[in-house]
Amino acid sequence: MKDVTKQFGQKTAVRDVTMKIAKGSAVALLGPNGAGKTTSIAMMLGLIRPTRGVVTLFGGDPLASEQHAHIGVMLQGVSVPDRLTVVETIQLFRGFYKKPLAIDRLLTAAGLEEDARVMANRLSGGKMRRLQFALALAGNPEVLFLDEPTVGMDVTARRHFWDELRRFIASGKTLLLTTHDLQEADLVADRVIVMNKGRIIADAAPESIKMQFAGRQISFVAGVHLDLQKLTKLPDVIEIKTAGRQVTIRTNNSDGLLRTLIMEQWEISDIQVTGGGLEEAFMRLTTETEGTFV
Ligand SMILES: Nc1ncnc2c1ncn2[C@@H]1O[C@H](COP(=O)(O)OP(=O)(O)OP(=O)(O)O)[C@@H](O)[C@H]1O
Repeated sequence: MKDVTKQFGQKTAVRDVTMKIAKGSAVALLGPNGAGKTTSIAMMLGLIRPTRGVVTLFGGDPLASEQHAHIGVMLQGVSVPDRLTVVETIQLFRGFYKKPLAIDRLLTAAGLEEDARVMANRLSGGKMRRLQFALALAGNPEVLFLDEPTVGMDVTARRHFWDELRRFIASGKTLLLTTHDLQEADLVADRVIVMNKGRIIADAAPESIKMQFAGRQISFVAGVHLDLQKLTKLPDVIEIKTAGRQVTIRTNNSDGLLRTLIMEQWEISDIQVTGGGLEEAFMRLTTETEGTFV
């Protein structure tokens, strides 16, 4: 996408967005509701046209049908054809492609082996999502576009789904997904793009986003005489949270702060140092920061 803006009447859904997704990368497109993620994907697929700017897919027009043989797509709110079983639906989609994946492989990828003969439109929400994943994989695509794929899936189905996705990425293929499951996004993505109000506000490896925005946490149990006011004044302390005697400090210099706490013989025990997660970084980025990190 190059300098892409999309307006729906007065509403600007995507504002001056530029991003290039390289072959073999696994990108998580994150952002709060209404950030412009689905609109961006729809433009990448040629389903809607940008108001301004240029979108290309495999270097060409996203609408060109030859591009579609190499992509798999899972969108939100899409239904499947009526009066077909799960296996018939998958067969139908396999028929659209020159070199489809084997039916058994697709049933396994979706974890729907036992539901093969069930009518597709009777599936539960989570299983319907799994069927749509099988349909996205049917043509053995080079690129997968998945818009909130795990909505409705239970814990086991999610785990199976992320395992399948990791296998897909490990084979050198390209993934672009949107999700609100930040823990999992962190595990599969090698690049995270965060959108807010139609703009890209961060674009980096998950590690560097976490480092920059989540920082680190030192937590410990405070002794009865520990002076919290004095603790707030120590260098490198960004924020302190307490729950009873349990204290958690957010810091960008955990080594330095830990050294200070020990050298100055602060009354603390059960010390733990942890890295902040993507969720914390995401919250900070989308609610607190005005600037961008690209
Ligand atoms: N067809 C449309 N007509 C008018 N406004 C639209 C249309 N499609 C999207 N919008 C608006 O554009 C903005 C971006 O929507 P979009 O669906 O891209 O967000 P999103 O990041 O995918 O959100 P979510 O996480 O809720 O799926 C929202 O304010 C939405 O209401």
